[in-house]
Amino acid sequence: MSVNSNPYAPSPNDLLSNVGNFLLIESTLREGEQFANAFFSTEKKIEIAKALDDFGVDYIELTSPVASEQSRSDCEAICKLGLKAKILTHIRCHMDDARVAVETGVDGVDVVIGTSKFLREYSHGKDMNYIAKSAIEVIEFVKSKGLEIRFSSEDSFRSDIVDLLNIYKTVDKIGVNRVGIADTVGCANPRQVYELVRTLKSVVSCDIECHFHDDTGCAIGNAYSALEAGARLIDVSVLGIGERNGITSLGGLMARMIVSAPDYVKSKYKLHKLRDLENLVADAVHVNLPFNNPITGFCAFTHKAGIHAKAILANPSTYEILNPEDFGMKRYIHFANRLTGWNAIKSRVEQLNLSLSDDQVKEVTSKIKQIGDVRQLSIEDVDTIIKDYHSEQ
Ligand SMILES: CC(=O)SCCNC(=O)CCNC(=O)[C@H](O)C(C)(C)COP(=O)(O)OP(=O)(O)OC[C@H]1O[C@@H](n2cnc3c(N)ncnc32)[C@H](O)[C@@H]1OP(=O)(O)O
Ligand SMILES: O=C(O)CCC(=O)C(=O)O
Ligand SMILES: [Zn+2]
Repeated sequence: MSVNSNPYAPSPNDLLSNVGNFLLIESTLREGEQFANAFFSTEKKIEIAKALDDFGVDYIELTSPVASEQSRSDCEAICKLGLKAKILTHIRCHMDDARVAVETGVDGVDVVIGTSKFLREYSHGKDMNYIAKSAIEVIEFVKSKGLEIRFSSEDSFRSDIVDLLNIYKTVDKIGVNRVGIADTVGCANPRQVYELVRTLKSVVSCDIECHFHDDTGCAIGNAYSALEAGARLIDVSVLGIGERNGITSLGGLMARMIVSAPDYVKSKYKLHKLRDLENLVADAVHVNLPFNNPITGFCAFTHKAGIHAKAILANPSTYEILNPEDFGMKRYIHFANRLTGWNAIKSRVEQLNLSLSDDQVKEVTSKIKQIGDVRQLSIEDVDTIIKDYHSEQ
C-alpha cells in the first residue's frame, strides 16, 4: 500500500506530524529496571543492550549511575560496547548526579524533575524557581562536556501549564537538545496529549520527547497522539516493563506505527527480531509473553470463528491489519472448535490431502460441531473425525 493511499497515514496537510519520522528512546535498562521483577546482571544488561541495538533503536537509556556502584560501572561497560545506538543515562536534576553521569562515557544525559504540586510538595520539596535554577546549572554543565542533554518535567499532566511552559522555554533558550513530557502516573488521554504537545511545540524550538505510563491503558494511544502533534521521540521498553504496570511497549508501538508508516518502520527496525528480543527480556524478568501481546502474543494471528476463517482463507486483509510475515510470524486458523465453519474444515481436509465434496465437508463439519458442543476439541480429535468420515465414504 503506498503512503498516499494509506488511510492510516498522517494526512499530507498535517504539517506537525512526526508519525513517519519518529525516534525511539529504549528504556528497558532504565524504566524497565524499575519493573518489580527486574534484576539485570551486567552480562544480561550487555546482552539486552546489544539486542536492542541490533533491532535498531535510536537511543538506549540506562539507570542512573548514582543508583548504585554496579549501576555506574554497568553504564560505563555499555558505553564501551561501541553500539550504533546513542547511550543515555537518566538522572535527577542535581549537580551531584550530573557530575557522576558525565564521567560514565554516555552520549547524553536525560534530566528529570517533578513539577506537579504533588511531587514538589512530597518528593523533592522544591519550588519552580529552584527547579529553574538547578535545571540551568545542570544543563549548562552537561553541555559544557559536549554531551546531549534532555530536560523533562516529571508528572507533566498534573503540573500547572504556565509553570510547564515557563520552564520549557527557559531550558530551550539555553540549548537543550530535547524537552520531555512525562505522564508519570498514566492519567493522560490522547486528546490531552495532543493538546499539550501542540502547545509546547509552539513555544520551544528543540525536539519533544514523550514518556507514557499505562495505568489507564493509554500508553500506546498517547504515544501515537504525541507523534501526531509533533513530538519526535517516544520512550518505550520491551513488553512495556517499568514502574507499576509500565510504559508504552516497543512491540505495541511497532504494531501501531507499521500501520501508519509502513515504509519508515520496515526500513528502520529489524522487526523479525522482535520476538527474540521480547523472549530475552521476558526470560530475564521471569514473565511469559502476554497471550494478548500485540504481534507476538500466542494468538495474535490466530483466527477462530468460522466467519473469520472463511474470509481469512480468501484474503487475509479481511481480518488482519498487520501482516504476520513482516514480523517473521505465521497466521493460524483454529478449526478444532464448535465455532468453526465448513470453509475452515475444507481447508483442513485439503491439508490432510483428502478429497471430499462440499456437501460431505458440510456433513463432517456438523459432526465436529456436535462433539465440540460436548467438550473441548483438539486438532487430533478433528483430524480423526475427518479421517473416519472419509474412510466411511
Ligand atoms: C518517575 C521516575 O521513574 S524518575 C526515575 C526514578 N529512578 C530512580 O529512582 C533511580 C534509582 N534511585 C535510587 O537509587 C535512589 O533513589 C537515589 C540514589 C537516586 C537517591 O537515593 P537516596 O538519597 O537514598 O534518596 P531517596 O531515594 O530515599 O529519595 C529520593 C531523593 O531524591 C530527591 N529527588 C527526587 N526527585 C528529584 C529530582 N528530580 N531532582 C533532584 N532531587 C530529587 C528527593 O528529594 C530525595 O532526597 P532527600 O530524601 O534527601 O530529600
Ligand atoms: O524522564 C522522563 O521523562 C520520565 C521519567 C519517568 O520515568 C516518569 O516520569 O515516569
Ligand atoms: Zn516512567
